[in-house]
Amino acid sequence: MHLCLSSVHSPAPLITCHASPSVVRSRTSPLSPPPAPSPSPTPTPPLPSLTLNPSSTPPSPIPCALHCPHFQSCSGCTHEFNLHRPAIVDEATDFFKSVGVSDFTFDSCKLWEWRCRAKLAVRGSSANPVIGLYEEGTHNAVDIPYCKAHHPNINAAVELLKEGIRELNIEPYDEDEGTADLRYVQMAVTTYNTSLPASQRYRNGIVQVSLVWNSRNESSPNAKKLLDLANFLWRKGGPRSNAHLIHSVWANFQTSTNNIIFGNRWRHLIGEREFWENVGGIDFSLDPSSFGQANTRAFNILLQKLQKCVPYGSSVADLSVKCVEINKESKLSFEKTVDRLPNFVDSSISWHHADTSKEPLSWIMGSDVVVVDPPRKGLDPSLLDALHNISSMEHKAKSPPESPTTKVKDEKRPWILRAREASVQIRSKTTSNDSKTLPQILIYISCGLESFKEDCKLLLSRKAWHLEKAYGFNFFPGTHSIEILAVFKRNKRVGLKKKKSAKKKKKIL
Ligand SMILES: C[S@@+](CC[C@H](N)C(=O)[O-])C[C@H]1O[C@@H](n2cnc3c(N)ncnc32)[C@H](O)[C@@H]1O
Repeated sequence: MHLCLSSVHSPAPLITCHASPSVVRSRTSPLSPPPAPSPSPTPTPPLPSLTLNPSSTPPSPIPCALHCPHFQSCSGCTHEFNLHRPAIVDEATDFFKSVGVSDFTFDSCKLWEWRCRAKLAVRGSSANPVIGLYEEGTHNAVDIPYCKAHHPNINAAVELLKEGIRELNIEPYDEDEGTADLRYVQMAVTTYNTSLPASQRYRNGIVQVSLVWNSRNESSPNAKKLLDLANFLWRKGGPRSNAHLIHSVWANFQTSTNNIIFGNRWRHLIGEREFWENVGGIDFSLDPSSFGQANTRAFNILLQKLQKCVPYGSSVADLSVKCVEINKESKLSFEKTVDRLPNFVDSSISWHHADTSKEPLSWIMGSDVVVVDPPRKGLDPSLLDALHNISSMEHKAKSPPESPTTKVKDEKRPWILRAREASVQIRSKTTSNDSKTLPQILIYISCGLESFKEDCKLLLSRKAWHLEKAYGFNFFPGTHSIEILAVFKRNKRVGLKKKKSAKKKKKIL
């Protein structure tokens, strides 16, 4: 969960689709992270040795429809029509109306070729590799050439990878036996290329390829094949090739037989080590192991809205940003990102390796604005509990403080001590953090409407907060998921009777 504030410029173009057939053909069970999309407005760059089934790009009589030949088999997209406005937007509109926000808006962006980050299973055989998502409800991987959701260079890099697998006799993973070489691949596109005009950067994005290799490390018997494959990708797709589409190649070593995609060991193999993107008006660095938004264009639009929700004035003039993250690998990316912040950003910025479900108050107190962006399952009950009971903290904060952040010397709890050791404090020009400050604004970013509704009802139930604004964004066209940005403001203190644990309440709601 991140706590952060961002400054944002340069609006991205919005796509609006007006013709919307009433037909809705959707599969019943929406799947996790979603792909989608269709006829691209600009030509797709040539793909390496791909045979295209002509029926995969029919002329489209229905605007905003998916038109994907893989729709029935691939689990990525769950909705074929009305990509610009999935039916869930009506559900969200009704919900927000019921909690007092009648002007919920929904922004769309790219409907096709929006996915800049994909994790794909590698199965089949070395002669006939299959790289794609699972068929719904199974572990059968489905080939998805010309996926309509992927950035075109992800599709091109997948085809190049298949060529390498065939040429070098790489064995795709056998899930039943737990044997062979290549298990998964993660493809992440960076569109950061300041030598190109801004209008050409997206289309010319290049791909960081992370190969999930079935060995403990780089000295295992099949490691030579891994290096050969990395070199093949670089030779055929690197900056000196005809079609420059590869940014870099990494290896992740994973031998576990569970369903977890990545192991803990990463190695940079070839190409640029640093991966930069520009979103929300700032350059940020991203490690292959870190969470990254798949739809960077739509995220940019969300950040523009978010910026407007953070009040300028006393609390923001001395911007204090506290980023809390459970994944310790993201520390380096954080440091690089902060190094590139423009000098006019006068701020105290810190990064903390911590689990916000433990001692959540220590992360909430001392900030005017709290931004939470939890995984799809929603906020951890203990953090929710702390936010929910915030009014009862007010009188404690006013009396001589016993807040967690003030008990620095006496602290004995190992996880807090570990978190402190792992923290980075950067550019503390202004030390504005008053550990007694309680947040006045809570900005909640959510990719799971169901869990958000539960958390929202709980936050509103004790009248510590009210919901002021809510926006929706089309982060996952072709699926039943949208991204929500909700702004809560803290109410003046109310009676503190009837304390009830959020954990218990969450179960009831
Ligand atoms: C949906 S992502 C959002 C990340 C960030 N806001 C962004 O847009 O790139 C959720 C993040 O929360 C982190 N996370 C999950 N559980 C956490 C916890 N208990 N404490 C701290 N961070 C957590 C994950 O590692 C992940 O980076």
